[in-house]
Amino acid sequence: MWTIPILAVGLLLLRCIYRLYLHPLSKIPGPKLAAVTRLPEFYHDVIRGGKYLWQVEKMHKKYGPVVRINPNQVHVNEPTFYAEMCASGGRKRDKTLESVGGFGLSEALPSIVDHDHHGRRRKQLNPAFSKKAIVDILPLVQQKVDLVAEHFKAAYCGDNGGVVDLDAEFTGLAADTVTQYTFGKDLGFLRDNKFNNIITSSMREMTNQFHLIRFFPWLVVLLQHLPAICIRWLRPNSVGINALQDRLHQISETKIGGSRTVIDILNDPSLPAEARAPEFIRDNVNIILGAASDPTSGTLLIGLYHLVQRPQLWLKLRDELRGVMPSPTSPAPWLELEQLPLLKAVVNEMLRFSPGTIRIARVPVSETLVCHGHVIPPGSIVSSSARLIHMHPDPFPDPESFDPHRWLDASPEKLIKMSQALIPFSRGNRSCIGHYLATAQIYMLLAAIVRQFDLELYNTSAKDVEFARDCVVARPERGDWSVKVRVVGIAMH
Ligand code: HEM
Repeated sequence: MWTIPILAVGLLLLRCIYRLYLHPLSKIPGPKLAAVTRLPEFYHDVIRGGKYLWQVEKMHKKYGPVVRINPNQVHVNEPTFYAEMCASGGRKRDKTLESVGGFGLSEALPSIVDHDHHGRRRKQLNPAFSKKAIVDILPLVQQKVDLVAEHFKAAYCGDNGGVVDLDAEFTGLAADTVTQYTFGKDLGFLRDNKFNNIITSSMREMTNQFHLIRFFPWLVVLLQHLPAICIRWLRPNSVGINALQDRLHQISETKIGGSRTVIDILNDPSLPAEARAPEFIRDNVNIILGAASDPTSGTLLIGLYHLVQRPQLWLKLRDELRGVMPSPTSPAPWLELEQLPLLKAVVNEMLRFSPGTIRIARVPVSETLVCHGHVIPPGSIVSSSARLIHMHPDPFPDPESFDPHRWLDASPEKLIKMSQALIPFSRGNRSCIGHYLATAQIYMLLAAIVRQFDLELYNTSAKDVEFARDCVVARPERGDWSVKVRVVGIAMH
């Protein structure tokens, strides 16, 4: 009767001894409990809702820049090591289900585990997001930016005290832009004053359940077999986004201003049928819509939260913008905006505070990595968090302070160090495919708002933009980002 429990306890003990003393990562420093079990990670990420990163931060303070944070994973907090971890070219980096299973979309780029499989799929999507492709759709981005500016103007002239909810505006901007680029038609989130933005809400639903699904990937299979009524109850927005895709496929218009849409590129008849598999297209469209809207809008609204509190900087920026935007309503030409030193410094600082920067992991397939004398053998999971690197006092002294001048005043050597440590879009073969689309929107929106409006914060405090949970993207303690501003003036010249 006792044989089975005794055997089970014996096996558990043996596993603990193996993990503590014989495992390839046994020499890496870190808490013993984390070395033998993933329970601490489960507790902080699943039960407490995305809190393990802050435990990891404490571990770094205690054990140094390289720590073992679970039986199979080493976390590194060393800016100069990040490019090694995320290497590019032929240096193979797999992902691991342990970290990406939570997406529940097996064919979506960020959740493909195998290096070569990912490379083939990525090659297919790259042309849609090259710098040239994004330059071709700038009129579309400008059109959406103009709509946001109209809302600011309407708020100033209207009777609600000039208040604008930046989350609704910026998720509307990002979702309408990416939807129109993907399908040739947007869903009019910016035109609908109730801003019923199903793309953002489904992304938030998915990211809120991310850690649970990461620990129990079979829940996705279970979900697929549950009666529709249960799915609608558990994941109402994800059901909505699938229905939305079907609708959008039907109305898809193949040309936007002469450019091909993302759907055209994914579904190019010259590609072999296997490359156009419906699940590949569906999973990637889901991830593109979601990945495009939430981190882009989060970066913009947190950045504006800081910028609005620096009126002198705001006016200096407006002066600089006059050089490329002669009147307050002139279009904001991205390629010229990128050349403006102060604006570039502000955008860099906004990206340093970007919420899309939580723990990511790679598996060096055949290389041994070494960091601060610690050996990380091939096949190990190694992770790093842009949030911690962006707040690292070595490249960024006084890291909590939003200070664009750090980019303007730095010596050439320091600038290299800082640029190396600025990793909002990650690095290497698996870095963000949408970074040109995101930066174009950030530059153009920021320029349009600063050039035209004077703003002050409304009913918003530091708590509303504090990174308190890691749900693939950062989130505040409760709910979603909430930054409101009041339009207090409009520039006349
Ligand atoms: C400021 C805005 C954005 C930030 C901070 C951001 C950040 C990131 C990061 C850090 C990754 C790497 C994730 C990993 O290694 O696991 C990533 C991947 C990705 N991002 Fe973004 N992103 C942004 C905007 C966008 C936009 C506009 C799109 C639209 C196309 C997009 C689509 C993707 C996709 C598809 C991947 C997966 C790439 C791959 O695995 O090959 N992102 N993003």
